[in-house]
Amino acid sequence: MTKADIGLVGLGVMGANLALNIAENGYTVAVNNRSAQKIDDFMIAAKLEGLDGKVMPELDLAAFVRSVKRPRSIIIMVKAGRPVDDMIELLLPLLDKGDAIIECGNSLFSDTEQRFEYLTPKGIGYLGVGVSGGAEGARHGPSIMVGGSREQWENAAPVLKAIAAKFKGESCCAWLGEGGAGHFVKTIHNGIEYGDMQMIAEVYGVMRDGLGMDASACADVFKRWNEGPLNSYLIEITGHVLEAVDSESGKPLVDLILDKAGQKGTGVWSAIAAQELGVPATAIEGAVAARSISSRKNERIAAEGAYGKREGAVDISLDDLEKALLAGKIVSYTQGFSVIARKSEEKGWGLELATIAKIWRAGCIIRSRFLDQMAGAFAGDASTNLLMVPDFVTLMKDCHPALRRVVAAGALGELPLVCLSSALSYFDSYRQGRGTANLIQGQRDFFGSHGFEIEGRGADLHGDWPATIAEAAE
Ligand SMILES: NC(=O)C1=CN([C@@H]2O[C@H](COP(=O)(O)OP(=O)(O)OC[C@H]3O[C@@H](n4cnc5c(N)ncnc54)[C@H](OP(=O)(O)O)[C@@H]3O)[C@@H](O)[C@H]2O)C=CC1
Ligand SMILES: O=C(CO)[C@H](O)[C@H](O)COP(=O)(O)O
Repeated sequence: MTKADIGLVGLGVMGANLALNIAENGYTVAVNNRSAQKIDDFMIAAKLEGLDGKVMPELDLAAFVRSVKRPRSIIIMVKAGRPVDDMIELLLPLLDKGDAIIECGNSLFSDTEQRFEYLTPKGIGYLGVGVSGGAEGARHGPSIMVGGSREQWENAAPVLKAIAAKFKGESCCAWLGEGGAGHFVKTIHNGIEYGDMQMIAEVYGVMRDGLGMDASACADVFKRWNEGPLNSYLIEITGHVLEAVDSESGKPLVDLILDKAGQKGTGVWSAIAAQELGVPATAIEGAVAARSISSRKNERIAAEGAYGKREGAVDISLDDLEKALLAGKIVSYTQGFSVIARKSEEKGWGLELATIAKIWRAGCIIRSRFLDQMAGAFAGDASTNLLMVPDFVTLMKDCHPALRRVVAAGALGELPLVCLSSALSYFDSYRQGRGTANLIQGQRDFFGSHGFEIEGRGADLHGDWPATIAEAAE
């Protein structure tokens, strides 16, 4: 019997599309799914696309594994977390030494590292791979962030590079580093995605509630912006989401969708990673917090009752909103890349920021014109903080006054701008040669003898503070 070049288990949104993508690229792919219905649905889709000759469906997991060429490469594309571990346990007795698992879900990087440690002594290779691009990307070319051993990467590279998106002919798939590097980078990609989406939503809020624009007028603005420096997948789909009309009511669909954002974990993981590393990532943190606030709909309604409903127009131009979004994005990407750089130092991954920016230029959810500029900036100096790259200094100088006006208008107009205002505060803190932490150091020393530094006099100095508050008050 002919054997498949590769196996894929998990025919959900991503797995089914990845399998079709693999088949379209000339590889024979064996497929399996826990529930039979998804296999049937998948085969109908494969037939419709004329790809059924390249796919081998197997409901029985053992038969599925046997149908793949040895040494086997098995892609797991199931729900992240426990299902991945369960699937590994099911596969383990069916695999032979030298076979490899390529796990492509949104896994926590430390889980990936544990799975790697668990499988390596058993002679099973393991790659932790971040895939971005949603259903369309998975089908026609996602961005693929690979972590794990170089040897395993070399085995998997031909298929992964072939199915990835291409930017000017270059594959948007790269081996980034050992262990959990691929999944860590994918996590921060998603954190940046959260920031982009939240800042877009905040700007939409200013248009809707502060400028009185309807969904269709907002859609036109996003479409126009997509022709300029903000050109990106998320700006493009925002235009489409805003112009969609609900067929039942004839109203803009966006006006009917409940204002509660879901989240599956990668944004929170990004914020935790940033905090643990001591790298400020206020835009990502703000975006995660904003989703959490959004989910508390009943509390928000009650608070609106207590404080009164905001109303009235704000005085801000669409040009300022466009530039504010650009400035916020620059800050957010600066923070995201700084988190990646710091984690790479800690783990000794040797991550190349230019490579990461390059493989995000096409296929993934955060793809944008802007990333090509960033790839260029990082190629010039791997340790660069984007806010200090001359091209970005020029851009920020041009855009931050607009961000300031938008945040000020939002504050006075009672419009929430959690992410944009966090980005602005970060920028203002970052560029402030003399900050206010001297006072914090004084307070810390006052109550806990934690010490402070005075230039020219040394560190770990102490103030001659009164011993008690009562004494201080005398
Ligand atoms: N959707 C997206 O845009 C993206 C998703 N991802 C990530 O890819 C992964 C898959 O996502 P997606 O395709 O959207 O998910 P779906 O919800 O569409 O599909 C989930 C798949 O996981 C399987 N599954 C769930 N639990 C188990 C289990 N315990 N044992 C075996 N199989 C199980 C399901 O099988 P069954 O049919 O039997 O329920 C199904 O095939 C996730 O990690 C997700 O975070 C990554 C990038 C983008
Ligand atoms: O990885 C993705 C895109 O890159 C997924 O779409 C992910 O599910 C998005 O995260 P969340 O569901 O938390 O919004």
